[in-house]
Amino acid sequence: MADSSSFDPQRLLSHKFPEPDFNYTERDAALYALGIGACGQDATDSDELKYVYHEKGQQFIQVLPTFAALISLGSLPNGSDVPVPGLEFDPRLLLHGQQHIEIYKPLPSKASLRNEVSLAGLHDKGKAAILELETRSYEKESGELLCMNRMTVYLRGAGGFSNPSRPFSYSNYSTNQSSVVRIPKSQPFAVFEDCTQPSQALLYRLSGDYNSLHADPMVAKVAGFSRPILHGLCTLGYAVRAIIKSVCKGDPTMVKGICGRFLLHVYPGETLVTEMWLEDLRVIYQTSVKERNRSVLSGYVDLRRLASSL
Ligand SMILES: CCC/C=C/C(=O)SCCNC(=O)CCNC(=O)[C@H](O)C(C)(C)COP(=O)([O-])OP(=O)([O-])OC[C@H]1O[C@@H](n2cnc3c(N)ncnc32)[C@H](O)[C@@H]1OP(=O)([O-])[O-]
Repeated sequence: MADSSSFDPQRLLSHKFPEPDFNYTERDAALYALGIGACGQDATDSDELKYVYHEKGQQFIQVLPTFAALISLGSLPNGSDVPVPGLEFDPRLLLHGQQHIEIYKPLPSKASLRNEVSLAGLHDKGKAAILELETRSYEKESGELLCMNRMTVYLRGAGGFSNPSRPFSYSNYSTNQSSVVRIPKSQPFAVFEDCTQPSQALLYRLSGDYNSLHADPMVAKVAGFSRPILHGLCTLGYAVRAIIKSVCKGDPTMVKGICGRFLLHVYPGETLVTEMWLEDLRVIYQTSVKERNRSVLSGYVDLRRLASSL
C-alpha cells in the first residue's frame, strides 16, 4: 500500500503527463487489423480484406475504429518514474481496466497526430489505484479533432494513498459515460464466435504495446497468471470487429463511440464469443471465453446510423 502522507491531490491534478505525437501509415493499420484477428479464419473474407489490402482497387485501406486506442498508449506512466505525485506502483501488476473511445470522423489510412493528455480520473480503491488518462488527438495538417481516448488502468497494490474513511476519488467526466453496462436478459440480436491464435499476443504487440506481460512466461507468473495473457485492447478489437461484421454489415465508419470494461484476462488461443443486443443506436455487448465459460469484457458501441439491411 502507498504512503498516504506523501499524497497531494493538488500536485496530482496539475501533473503534466507526456504528450507524444503519433504518426501512422497504412502498414500500421494493416498490421493492427491482423493483430485483432481480421481475416484470421478466412484470408478472403469479403468484410475484412479491405483492412489489410487494397481490395477491388480501392485507393486506401480502411482503418478499424479500435485502432484509435493505440494513440493513447504513449502517455501511460511506466512506474519507474513517479507518474503522479504520491502514487507509486509496480508496473508488473498493472492491468488495463477500461477503454472509452470517441471517433469524430472516420480514421484516415495514414495520419500525423498531435495529442493533448489530461488526468480524467484517479480513485483509491484500497487494494488498488485506478488511474484514468484522457487523450485528445488532432490531425496536425488540418488541426481537426480526430478522436478521444479515455484509458483506465487498474494498479494492483497501489491503493491506500488517501484516508481510508474518505478514499480519494476524482473524475472529470459524467457518470453516464460509465463502461459498466446492464446485460439484457433477452436473447441477443447476434452472436459471433472467433478463435484467437496461440501467437495472438506476439502478433498484436507489434502494434506498439510491448509490455512483457503478454510475451514472457516469467513476467506473467510474477503478475499472477499461468502464462502470458492477451492485451485487453486486442480482446476489445475482436469484440468491436464482431459488432462491425454482425450489426454494421462490415462498415467500420458506422462506429462513433466504444466503451469496454475488462472483467477477466484472456489467454491467447482461447475462443471469444461476443453476444450483442441492439438498443436504438447502441449495441450492448458481452464477450466470453468459450473454454472457461467466463465473461471477459462488456460494454457498448454507439453507432452513427443503422445498416439499411437490418
Ligand atoms: C493499458 C496498457 C497496458 C495493457 C495491459 C493489458 O492489456 S492487461 C490485460 C487486460 N486486462 C485484464 O485482463 C484485466 C481483467 N480484469 C480483472 O482481472 C479484474 O476485473 C480486476 C483485477 C481489474 C479487478 O478485479 P478485482 O476483483 O480486484 O476488483 P473488484 O471487483 O473487487 O472491484 C474493486 C473496485 O475496482 C472497480 N473495478 C473493478 N474492475 C474494474 C475495471 N476493469 N476497470 C475499472 N474499475 C474496476 C470496481 O468497480 C470496484 O470499485 P467500487 O465499486 O468498490 O467503487
